Amino acid sequence: MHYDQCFGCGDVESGLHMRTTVGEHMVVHSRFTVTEAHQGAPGLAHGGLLACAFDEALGSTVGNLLRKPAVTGKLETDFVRPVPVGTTLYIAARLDGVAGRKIYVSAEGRLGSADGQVAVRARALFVQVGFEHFTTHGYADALQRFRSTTRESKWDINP
Ligand SMILES: CCCCCCCC/C=C\CCCCCCCC(=O)SCCNC(=O)CCNC(=O)[C@H](O)C(C)(C)COP(=O)(O)OP(=O)(O)OC[C@H]1O[C@@H](n2cnc3c(N)ncnc32)[C@H](O)[C@@H]1OP(=O)(O)O
Repeated sequence: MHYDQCFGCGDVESGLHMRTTVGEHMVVHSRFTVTEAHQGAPGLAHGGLLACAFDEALGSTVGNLLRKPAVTGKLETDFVRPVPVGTTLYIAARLDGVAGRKIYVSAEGRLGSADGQVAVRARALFVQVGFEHFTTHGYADALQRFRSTTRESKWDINP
């Protein structure tokens, strides 16, 4: 379940335009192509944008595999190789465990292909929330906005 105005996966012009697929062994695959709009140093991706891409990939993993509303409580990233403009990062994410409302996920991003060199690793704790989280803290009509723009039906399960 998602939202077309989401910076990570929505249709906003300046967004990341990420798409997610659930593959074998419950691994969730996402791709993020670094453009000139994502630069930090000349010709290189900004680390914060990469962290955002992993927040999206990991949040989508929670959404795809558990189908429960949850928000990021903690996100850790290891930047192990620079990611040049024009590179597509292939992100593979996994659900590591669930303890009550706490959901643990991790991912690694590889340069240029699914078996390329690892450039970024990330781990996150998502916390399951009720729908009132969105209506209380976000827009009061958040649920209608989710429903009217969701692209859940476009998610591919085990293609
Ligand atoms: C029709 C509607 C459907 C909606 C469905 C949506 C599905 C989504 C699907 C697809 C997603 C796509 C991708 C999205 C990607 C982007 C996601 C984001 O960017 S989310 C925005 C950024 N994050 C926030 O804004 C959170 C702000 N923080 C909070 O609201 C609260 O702090 C919250 C909810 C995280 C926790 O607050 P508490 O009061 O509910 O719960 P407490 O008791 O504090 O925590 C619960 C447990 O979690 C641990 N915890 C919480 N935060 C922690 C932290 N930072 N580090 C370690 N542990 C933490 C606590 O210690 C506690 O653990 P113990 O149960 O006691 O063992």
